Amino acid sequence: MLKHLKVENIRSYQDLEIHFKEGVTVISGVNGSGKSSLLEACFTGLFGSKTLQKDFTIADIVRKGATKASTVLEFEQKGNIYSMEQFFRNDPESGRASNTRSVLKVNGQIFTDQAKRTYDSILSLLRMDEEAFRNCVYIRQGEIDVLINAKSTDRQKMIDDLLQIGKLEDYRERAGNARIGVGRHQRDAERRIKEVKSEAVEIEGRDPVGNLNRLLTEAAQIKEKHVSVSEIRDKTRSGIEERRSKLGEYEQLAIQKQSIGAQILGFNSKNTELFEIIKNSTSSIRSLLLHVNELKQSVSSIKGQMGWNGDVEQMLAHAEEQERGQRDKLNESRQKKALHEQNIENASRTLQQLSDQIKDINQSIESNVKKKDETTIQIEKLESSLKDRQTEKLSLAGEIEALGFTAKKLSGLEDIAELVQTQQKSLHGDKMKLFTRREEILKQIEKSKDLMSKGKCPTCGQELHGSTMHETIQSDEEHLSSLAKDLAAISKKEEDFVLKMEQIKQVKAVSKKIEDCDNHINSFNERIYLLQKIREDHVSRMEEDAKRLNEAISRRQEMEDTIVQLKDKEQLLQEVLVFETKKHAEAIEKLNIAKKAQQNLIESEAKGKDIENLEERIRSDQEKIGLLQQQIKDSKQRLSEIDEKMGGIDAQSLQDNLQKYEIALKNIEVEIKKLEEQRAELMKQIGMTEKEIERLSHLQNQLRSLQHRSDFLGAVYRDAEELESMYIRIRAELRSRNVGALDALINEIFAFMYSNNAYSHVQLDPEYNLTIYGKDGTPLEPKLLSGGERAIFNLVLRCAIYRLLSMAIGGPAKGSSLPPLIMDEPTVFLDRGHVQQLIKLIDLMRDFGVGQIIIVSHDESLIDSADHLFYVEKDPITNTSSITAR
Ligand SMILES: Nc1ncnc2c1ncn2[C@@H]1O[C@H](COP(=O)(O)OP(=O)(O)OP(=O)(O)O)[C@@H](O)[C@H]1O
Ligand SMILES: [Zn+2]
Repeated sequence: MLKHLKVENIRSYQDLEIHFKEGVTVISGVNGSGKSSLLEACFTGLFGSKTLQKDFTIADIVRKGATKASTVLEFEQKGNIYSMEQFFRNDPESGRASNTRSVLKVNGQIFTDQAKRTYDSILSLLRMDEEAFRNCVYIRQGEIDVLINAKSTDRQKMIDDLLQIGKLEDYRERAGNARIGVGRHQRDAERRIKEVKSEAVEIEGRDPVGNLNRLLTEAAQIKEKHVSVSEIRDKTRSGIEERRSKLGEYEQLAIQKQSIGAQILGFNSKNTELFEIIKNSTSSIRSLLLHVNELKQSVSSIKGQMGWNGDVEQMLAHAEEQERGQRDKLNESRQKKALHEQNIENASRTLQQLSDQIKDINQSIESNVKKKDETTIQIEKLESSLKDRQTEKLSLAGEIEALGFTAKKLSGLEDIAELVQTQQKSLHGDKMKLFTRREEILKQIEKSKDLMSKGKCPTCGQELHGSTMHETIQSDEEHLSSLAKDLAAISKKEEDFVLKMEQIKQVKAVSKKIEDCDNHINSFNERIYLLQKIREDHVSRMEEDAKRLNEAISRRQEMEDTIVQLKDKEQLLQEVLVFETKKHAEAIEKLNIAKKAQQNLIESEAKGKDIENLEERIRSDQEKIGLLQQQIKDSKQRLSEIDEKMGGIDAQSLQDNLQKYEIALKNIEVEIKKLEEQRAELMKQIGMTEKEIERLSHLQNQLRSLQHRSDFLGAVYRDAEELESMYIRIRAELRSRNVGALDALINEIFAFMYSNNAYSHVQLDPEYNLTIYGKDGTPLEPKLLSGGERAIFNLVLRCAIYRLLSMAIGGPAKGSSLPPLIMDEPTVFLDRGHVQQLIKLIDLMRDFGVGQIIIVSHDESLIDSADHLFYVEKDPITNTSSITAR
């Protein structure tokens, strides 16, 4: 029984909570308000995404725009409260959604939260999957005639499943599969037995045991033969060894003999060589003695030449000393001369410097004279300009006096101009006043004249007396002429002032010129003063230069005298130097001769030493010759000993014997090899035969066990066959029982529900084909019925199935034993009368144990007969459904 549904963001619901109760619940509301969505939420709440069909996805169930959704459906079964919670996540942008979590709780405790497990648990709890749920519990909108329209095999499967007969078919299938599997194994075993048997027979046909015995005897014989031949081979080998060692000894002696002979040859050639060397040395000594004599004579002749009686060394030392003294003298006179030359050079340089200096001073004097003259010319020019300006100034002062100003009065010129201007302004004001006054009087006169012509006052109409009016005009005219005089006087004054201003302007211009002249005069005076200073400077420099020039000239004279003296002395020094050079050359000559004598002496001593060495060499070579002759004698002695030994060995016959032995050994070895090959071949054959025997016994073992297996599999096969047929039998039995019962129930309920009078009865045959019979006995297939009739039959069929279920469970009374019945718009095709019958049918179903019936409908009479009523509405603006209990 459904207890409670809580929904968040499913289809048109944002959040919804509804408590279901026992009895008949009707859910009503206008089209599109969210009634079906409520039932679908229950369905999806139970089975999750398995309830989606065709092109419906999870994203379609989740409310548009929502990112997550959930359903919690609580139901009761056999006293336990179960709660199925499904959670969904949705990405509105990508349109991807998924069922992220399914939790099943039992009495508030989490039983499992793993999707596959919750689904399996629901299946085993309800004993139906989503398919069976749709066929039995939940009549979806528009699926009212699903059951009767189904193919008979589908119907059969469905009803079998509901009544749990389907299980038997599963078991039968399992037993059948087992039987087929076992059969396959048994056939395999038989085939193996056949193969093993044929192989064993083949091996036995080759008599492997007899073969093995024969091969073993043969092998023993060959082994014996091998031993005896090996002995002969060993003897032959030692014979060969013996002869080879004798021959080796002989060869060794021959080699020794050869090497001694070679040694003796070597000794002899060395001997000859030594004799030759001695000869050469003797002739060298002779020529050396001749040379020594010559050298000694040369030395004594040099001594005579030098007049020296003593030692040669002392003679050399004396010559060296003489040369050194002479050289010192020469150097001294050279230095003196160099110093003197230096002095002359210095003096000439000084002389040159003085000449340069005189030239410079002369130039300086010349340039100063020139500059002085230039300056004088400039001064003269400036003085003449100055005179011009002064005369100009004088004439300008005259001009000013002519204009009536003195040069002293000029400083107040500005004040005077200002005064004149103010007076001019005030005069102008007076003139303007006089003008207005004249205008007024003129107007007055005109007015008076006008009145006079009219004769009376325009305001009061009084007669005018000509005399007063005349008087007035006359006095006004007098006034006018005096005004004209005043005006003429003012104009005269104004003219005077204009003249005066003109004069002042002229004076100003002239005085500006005078100022310019003064400025020029001042600047000329300044420049003349400066130039005079410069000219003085030039003159004083010229005086200085003249003084310096005199000094330099007297010093140059002095220097020229000094140089003449120095040159005289230089001549003298040159003569001394020539003399000393000659004397030094003589000393060097003598020294060289002395050196030559010394060299000759050293050379003759060295030659004496060479002679001694050569004599020593000759003595040692003679000794070596003696030694060599002794060695030659010894070697000859050893040669004769070896000849004696070699005479005792017959090499030729030894060689012949050795050859014979070697040929024999080769033959023996060939024979041994052959024997070994034969033995190896035999061993191989023995091995193969043993393997064959082994294989045979293995095959016999295998055969025994295969036989056992085949027997066992045969027994299992027969058992499975038996089991399979048993399941078929039981199912057929149960089904025929169900079909009978269902047929009876369908007819019973059909009679109860159907109120027209067209059909007599319904028939359900063992293949679950439904046939409807007319009153006249004509059979009709269900698909030929009208829409309404099909709806009625469907309800009848479902009702019958519920009945049968309730009987299977244990009869009526227990309200909670049967699942609820949920119908979406069942009355669509029904006429009024049949809606009434549906109401009765619902009562009937309640009677036999359907505890909860939930119907979506807007049929008035159904609403009236409801135990509980809900009304669903959808806010058209927010597209959100809500539910209210009535
Ligand atoms: N994923 C969704 N998100 C938002 N709204 C949805 C979604 N799917 C469907 N709807 C809306 O849910 C509304 C309710 O549909 P439902 O089928 O429940 O109506 P109903 O009350 O059964 O109407 P009828 O009487 O016509 O069968 C629809 O009008 C539709 O606009
Ligand atoms: Zn008047």
